[in-house]
Amino acid sequence: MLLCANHVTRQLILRPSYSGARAWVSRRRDVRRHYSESNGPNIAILGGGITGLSTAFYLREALPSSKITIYEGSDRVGGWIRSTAKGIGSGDVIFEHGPRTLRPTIGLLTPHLIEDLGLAQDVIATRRDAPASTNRYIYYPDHLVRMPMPQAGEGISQVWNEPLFEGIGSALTEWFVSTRPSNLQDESVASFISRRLDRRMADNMVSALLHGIYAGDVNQLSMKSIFPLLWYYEGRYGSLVGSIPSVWSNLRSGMMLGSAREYQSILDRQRKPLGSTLKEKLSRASVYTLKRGLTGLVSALRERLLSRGVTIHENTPISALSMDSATEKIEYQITSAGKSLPQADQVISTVFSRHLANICKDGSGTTLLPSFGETHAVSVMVVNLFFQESDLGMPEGFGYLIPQSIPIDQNPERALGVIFDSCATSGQDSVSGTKLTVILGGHWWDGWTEFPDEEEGVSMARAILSRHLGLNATPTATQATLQRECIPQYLVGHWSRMEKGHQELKQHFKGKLKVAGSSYTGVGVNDCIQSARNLVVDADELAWKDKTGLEEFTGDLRFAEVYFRTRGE
Ligand SMILES: C=Cc1c2[nH]c(c1C)Cc1[nH]c(c(CCC(=O)O)c1C)Cc1[nH]c(c(C)c1CCC(=O)O)Cc1[nH]c(c(C)c1C=C)C2
Repeated sequence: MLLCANHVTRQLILRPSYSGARAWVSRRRDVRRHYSESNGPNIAILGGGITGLSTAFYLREALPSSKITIYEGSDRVGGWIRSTAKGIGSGDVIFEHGPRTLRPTIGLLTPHLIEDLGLAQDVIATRRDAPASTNRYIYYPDHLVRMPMPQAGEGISQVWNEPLFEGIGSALTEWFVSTRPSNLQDESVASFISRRLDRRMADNMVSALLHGIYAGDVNQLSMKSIFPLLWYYEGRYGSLVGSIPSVWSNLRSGMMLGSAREYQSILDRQRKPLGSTLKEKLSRASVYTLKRGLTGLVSALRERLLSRGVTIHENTPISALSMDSATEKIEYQITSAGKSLPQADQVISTVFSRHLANICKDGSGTTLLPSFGETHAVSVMVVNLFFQESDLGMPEGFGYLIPQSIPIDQNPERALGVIFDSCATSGQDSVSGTKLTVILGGHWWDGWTEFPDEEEGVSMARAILSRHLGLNATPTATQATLQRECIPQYLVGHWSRMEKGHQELKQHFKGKLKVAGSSYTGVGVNDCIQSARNLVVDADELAWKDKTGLEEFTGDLRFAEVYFRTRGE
């Protein structure tokens, strides 16, 4: 996926010619408007996180006459995106309590959104050749190991000498490993890597990578949902190495398979190229953020929506949701008041899918959406620390990840990784010093009912920094935030559960209840924005009325042919 995404940014043409993507495009030709200009639908959006806000943003464009209301259960919008400024002396330092950077290569839509909201000037980009991009570390077994950068042609000697890379030689024999049985519908990432390559690679490198994205367990996360292209290649060519000739030949003709999910964002980008300010900033960037943190995106979205007539109700958790079978309108209730709200023609849920399952029940209290009731999400503690000293003797780089193979007695704090923020997002703070983030918990805390408090979180983080980096200085400012159930986990079987969820939504809500967000098609900020756009892309067409948002899970995996070079170039 990442490989595709890297090329997607350079692509010039996207040809929708692969399996479902082609079918989807031809369907779009049959455009019939189903809402008149004066009589727009009444649409309720559950959840005011980044998915809910961006859904409202794209809906407002697609259906200008619709009445859009966002219901957010907490006292603020933004979900787990939250940045705060800590005053230090005459300046301040930005602490991110959740996501902190965005990748321009994955989220093609996000830069456009940022530009549309007038935030281009606020973008701080980290260049691809900066130490924060080139120096990524994994802690194994008792020291930081820098990940070799293939494009620099380096790392061969390191690969032989570091225990972290044990098992990598299995790539040489992968071609001879028999392909998976035809009845195997999904398996864990660890099981796939062990079967095709070597268990040690799963426990070490891959588990670290998954900590950095899902804070999740390599033994439970789904190969089909997380690495769909590799899953597809094994099925199609019998082995990963066996797919190389085809991938190579595609690359030579300037094409590669990309995620069909990104299809709409690529079309949008072709229709309206980025302006020069942002294009220039992002052309050589590996990641970017905003001057005052990612909350800047949330605030700008909120302001824009309010100015365009979208109603936002904070402190308004929805406690029950059902469909009136006679009128096919959706009825919903607020927890606190227990009172009913106006009926909606369409409801778009962007809240955690298990929460949705809990509020959609029949008369006997049984959920109508059992497939969503099974979704698991991990909790993490994000500990921000700021040290006045600029040189604490730490390596320059993005930070490091801690693999699952580190025994728990060497990682009693159950840390997942450390981000060197002052290097990774340099230029954000108005005072000099060193800013770090330690992330604790994730799957290590599965089943826990009690978590460390803020003070304990900070001392655990300091213990890790002392043990791993020899850093014993006293921080000037700290903040620890427990983010409960913040990252949904796509566990083995996610694909088929989502397919069933699609059927359940159809059966009980006839498509009048739709879903988007991190519970379904990707846990990153970019994924959430993309899921919002994909959900509303055909909002003015007749077929939209019946769409659930989970259509991509029906049938086989879908990819699109992404052309990053025109023929003859
Ligand atoms: C705050 C903790 C988070 C952890 N994972 C995520 C968050 C918000 C979600 C996430 N992180 C990354 C991705 C991949 C694609 C993307 O959208 O950027 C997702 C969905 C990658 C990533 N991981 C870390 C950073 C700073 C980034 C972004 C950019 C980059 O790759 O340079 C660091 C990190 N995140 C987590 C841990 C434990 C960790 C440790 C170093 C969990």
